[in-house]
Amino acid sequence: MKRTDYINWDEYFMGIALLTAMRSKDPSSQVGACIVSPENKILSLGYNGMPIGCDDDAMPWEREGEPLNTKYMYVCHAELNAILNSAHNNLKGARVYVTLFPCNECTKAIIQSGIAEVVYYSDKYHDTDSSVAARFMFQKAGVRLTPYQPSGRKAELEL
Ligand SMILES: Nc1nc(=O)n([C@H]2C[C@H](O)[C@@H](COP(=O)(O)O)O2)cc1CO
Ligand SMILES: [Zn+2]
Repeated sequence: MKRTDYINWDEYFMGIALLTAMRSKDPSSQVGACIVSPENKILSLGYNGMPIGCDDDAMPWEREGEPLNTKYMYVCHAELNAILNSAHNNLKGARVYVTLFPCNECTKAIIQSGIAEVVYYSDKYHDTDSSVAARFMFQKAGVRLTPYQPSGRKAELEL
């Protein structure tokens, strides 16, 4: 008889998004994104980080201060990285599993790439203008927004 305690698709893909986020150098928010085809094949992964060639140790990671000295001017978001990393894949009808609800800028890229559903874990910036604008665009574009329902299952990896 087959095993019955295997992880389901949502746990699997959100788990991979969470593991991918662990690559982030950001001291405050580590974000991961996992794009999946309608056939449940992984098409791309991304996490928030500095652009290629921009030395992590030479870039600012501050949240506050003079804008040019904050990370916000430079960091590439997990969702955008996942979309850009999938240049040779068609994302039409795909789902993206994100550990944090997308910002308005990534929302534009998600919509333009043809992604049809966003499954999100944290929504800690729900009341910001960026999140409000993101929801407005997703709704207009018919992109489904699905809050991830944590299963409570703990996954321990010996790495
Ligand atoms: N959906 C998102 N995906 C992301 O990759 N990010 C990144 C940008 C920053 O590196 C970090 C947010 O930093 P903080 O404001 O929580 O210290 O997460 C942020 C959001 C929030 O909209
Ligand atoms: Zn973003």
